[in-house]
Amino acid sequence: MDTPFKAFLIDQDENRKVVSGMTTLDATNLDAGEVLIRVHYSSINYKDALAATGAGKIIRRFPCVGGIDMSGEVVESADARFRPGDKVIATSFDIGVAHHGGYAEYARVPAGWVVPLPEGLDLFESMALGTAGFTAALGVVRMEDNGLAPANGPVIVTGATGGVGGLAIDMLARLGYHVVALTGKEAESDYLKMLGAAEVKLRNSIDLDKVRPLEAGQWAGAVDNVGGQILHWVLATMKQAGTVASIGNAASFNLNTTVFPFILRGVSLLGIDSGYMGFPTRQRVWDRLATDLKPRHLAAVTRTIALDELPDAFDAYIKGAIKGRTVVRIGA
Ligand SMILES: CCC(=O)SCCNC(=O)CCNC(=O)[C@H](O)C(C)(C)COP(=O)(O)OP(=O)(O)OC[C@H]1O[C@@H](n2cnc3c(N)ncnc32)[C@H](O)[C@@H]1OP(=O)(O)O
Ligand SMILES: NC(=O)c1ccc[n+]([C@@H]2O[C@H](COP(=O)([O-])OP(=O)(O)OC[C@H]3O[C@@H](n4cnc5c(N)ncnc54)[C@H](O)[C@@H]3O)[C@@H](O)[C@H]2O)c1
Repeated sequence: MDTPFKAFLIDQDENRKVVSGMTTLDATNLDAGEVLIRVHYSSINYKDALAATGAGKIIRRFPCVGGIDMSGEVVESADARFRPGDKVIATSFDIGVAHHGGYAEYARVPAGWVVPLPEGLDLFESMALGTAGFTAALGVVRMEDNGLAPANGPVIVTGATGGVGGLAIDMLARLGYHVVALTGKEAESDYLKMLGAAEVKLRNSIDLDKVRPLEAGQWAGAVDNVGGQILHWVLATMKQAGTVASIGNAASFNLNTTVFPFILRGVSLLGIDSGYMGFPTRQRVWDRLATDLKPRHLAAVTRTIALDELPDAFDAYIKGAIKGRTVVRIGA
């Protein structure tokens, strides 16, 4: 690994403003870790866009190669669990936040952050899923563990056209749930139905300023990617013993609500953190992503860009103008 390699680096200027762009690194720039990976693919998540643009306080060590996801082949390993040539996935923990991430041709990471590629997924598919797919699946698994089943009633997915949202719709529909997609993008109704939504509900059909503490109960489950007033409305419209997976903050990180859904309907609000999920659960979720949760429309939700195209790719995420998933082709 003596040759210089391309990377997308996020740094701060002298005024502590976030600056980012393509650069060239070499082996001396790699972070500590037991496993050296030749990265084949990465992906773009909302968090990557917050990090690269500085729109969110994501990076905790400057400079940092962006990209919270990577898949590729092991080049060297000082850990007996991995050998050169093994196909692996590495996401979460400090990757792309406080440890050089997946937007580079090479990355060195601790072995504990690496998951063997499960049978049933290839390296491209694993990044079409990426943290978005892992988190959607984790949300489904956590809701199931809390008693959610298709017979309980409909499941609503907010931020439906995004990466987590679209993949959650696909997974839930595959499992037999009646899925309702909540979106502000009427023009994407056919797309959401193609993914498996039984119904598409438009955000402007809800008067978010006039939500009562409890509204008629409609949903047995909910995957919330947006937070704020929408999460308040979701909580107020849950059925008895309903389960909400709180995943995102695309609209707001605030939550102004009441205790009534919890104490009068027994609603559970589950916090979903993909970042620090330990190995047994991490492996279990990836195994399900490769089997019964594997989205049926993964190719249809995914576009691919080259590493050099990254600098222009993030703004659309910040503007909420993105649909589906973006895979970044690196060394494949
Ligand atoms: C894929 C996962 C996702 O997409 S999650 C969604 C994207 N993430 C975000 O939007 C969060 C962005 N972060 C922020 O806005 C800020 O860091 C927030 C959370 C508001 C805290 O900022 P601030 O009030 O300035 O305080 P701080 O940075 O000193 O942190 C306070 C204590 O909290 C901790 N903290 C911070 N970030 C994380 C994190 N990601 N996971 C776990 N802990 C975190 C800090 O270490 C700090 O704790 P301590 O005081 O050092 O003990
Ligand atoms: N908890 C976790 O571990 C975890 C993991 C992955 C993603 N997330 C979070 O989940 C959310 C979705 O992530 P993603 O990668 O799918 O993002 P994305 O950019 O692909 O999708 C975001 C979705 O939210 C919608 N949206 C944006 N602004 C909105 C607004 N103001 N009101 C309503 N909807 C709005 C967009 O139209 C889009 O449908 C993000 O907030 C992300 O930070 C959390």
